[in-house]
Amino acid sequence: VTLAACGGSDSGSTGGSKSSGELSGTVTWWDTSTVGSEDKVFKKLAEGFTKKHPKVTVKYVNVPFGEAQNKFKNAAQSGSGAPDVIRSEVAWTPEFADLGYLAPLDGTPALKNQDDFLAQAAASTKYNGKTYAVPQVIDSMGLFYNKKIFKEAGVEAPKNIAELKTAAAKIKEKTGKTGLYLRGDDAYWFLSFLYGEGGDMVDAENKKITIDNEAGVKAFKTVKDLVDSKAAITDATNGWDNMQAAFKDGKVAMMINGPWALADTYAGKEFADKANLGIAPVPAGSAGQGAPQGGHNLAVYAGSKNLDASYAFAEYMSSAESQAQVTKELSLLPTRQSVYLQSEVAGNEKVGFFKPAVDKAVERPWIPEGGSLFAPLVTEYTKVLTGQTTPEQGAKTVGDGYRKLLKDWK
Ligand SMILES: C[C@H]1O[C@H](O[C@H]2[C@H](O)[C@@H](O)[C@@H](O[C@H]3[C@H](O)[C@@H](O)[C@@H](O[C@H]4[C@H](O)[C@@H](O)[C@@H](O)O[C@@H]4CO)O[C@@H]3CO)O[C@@H]2CO)[C@H](O)[C@H](O)[C@@H]1N[C@H]1C[C@@H](CO)[C@H](O)[C@@H](O)[C@@H]1O
Repeated sequence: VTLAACGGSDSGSTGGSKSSGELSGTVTWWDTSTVGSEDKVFKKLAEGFTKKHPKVTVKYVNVPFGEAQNKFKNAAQSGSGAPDVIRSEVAWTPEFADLGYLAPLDGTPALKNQDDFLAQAAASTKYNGKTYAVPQVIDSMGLFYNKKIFKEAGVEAPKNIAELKTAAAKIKEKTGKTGLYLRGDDAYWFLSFLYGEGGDMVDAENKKITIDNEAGVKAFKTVKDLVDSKAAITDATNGWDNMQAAFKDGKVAMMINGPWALADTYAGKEFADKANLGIAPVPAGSAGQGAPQGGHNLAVYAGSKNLDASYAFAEYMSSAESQAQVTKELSLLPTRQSVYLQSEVAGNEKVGFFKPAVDKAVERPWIPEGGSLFAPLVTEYTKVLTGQTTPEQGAKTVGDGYRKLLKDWK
């Protein structure tokens, strides 16, 4: 029996808010935002819900991004401990929906003004003709750079891999610092290079595995060369902390990252003067330029005992007003067209950079297995970067892993 059936049956039970129409009861929300930079903004926003609905208690729980997906699946499967609302990363959403763990939102207050959502942000909330979440933030990646180091070395933001290597060599020669920190323990950081060679993980439309085609092998060669040529440094583990530390301390001139890194980056001594941070499109490869699309949605657990308050909470947290507040405090990207038109958002320099990057970001397949493509990829990506396997062998191993995951795909 899928949970959705159970969820539907007891939605009118205790904790609901049938009688007076006034919402009541508790809404537990699992937030995955970064502790120490993003979480306090989202917690404050969530607690603001009770100002509008005094009889509702919001229980804010921060669950680390790396743990939340499985924690939610386990809780939903066992039928105990799942939150009413979860911050569901774009790739988790189709998977949770396919498992029946999410309440369809069609026809509920959660989807008020749904036409205002960016099409590419809404795409990851749709599954089998229904809508299972509301988009909260959308993101892509850019080349973050330290303007002071660039000036000292006399370099400009590189537009392609060749310019990236030239700039890195000049930075090394003139300042002794390394050009790029390339995160090596998270395959999301490989995608811009894969797209740059005209490759992709899969071709979902034609149910084909493409990671091990010529473009895929070329992308692995490109990233390996960046490290071997000393244009970039990398780590096999603890990549986020090492990348942020290296960039914030001015040990490297560049890193590839997204809007979610801004709050933490600005806390670094090199960027106490925010003007010292430059952001450019990720360098193009031999076949073109492209960065991945990421982001997070808000989804309602199918077994929630308080669906009405949960629908209202999801709508409130992704409302134009809430999104404008989050952009103001964290420079994260809204998912509503109308919010980009607000003067304060339109004047936000980092939004001004990332919105065009999002508009041309390479969309991923919103299939239940979409998120599972990263684990097999990161293993080989890290091994290629650290010389433990060749680009050819690495690509082939990932392709074989994908063919096991996506049975009838070629
Ligand atoms: C491996 C994972 O592969 C995929 O994830 C992709 C993801 O699909 C890509 O989109 C991309 O995500 C961007 C993201 O879009 C971007 O916004 C940002 O997120 C910020 C937040 O902004 C910031 O607020 C804060 O939250 O912090 C967030 C993170 O910084 O950066 C993300 C990229 O980091 O890249 C992900 C790959 O990392 C799978 O989906 C799984 O997640 C899988 N992990 C599972 C693995 C299981 C055991 O195998 C383990 O048991 C399970 O529990 C683990 O879940």
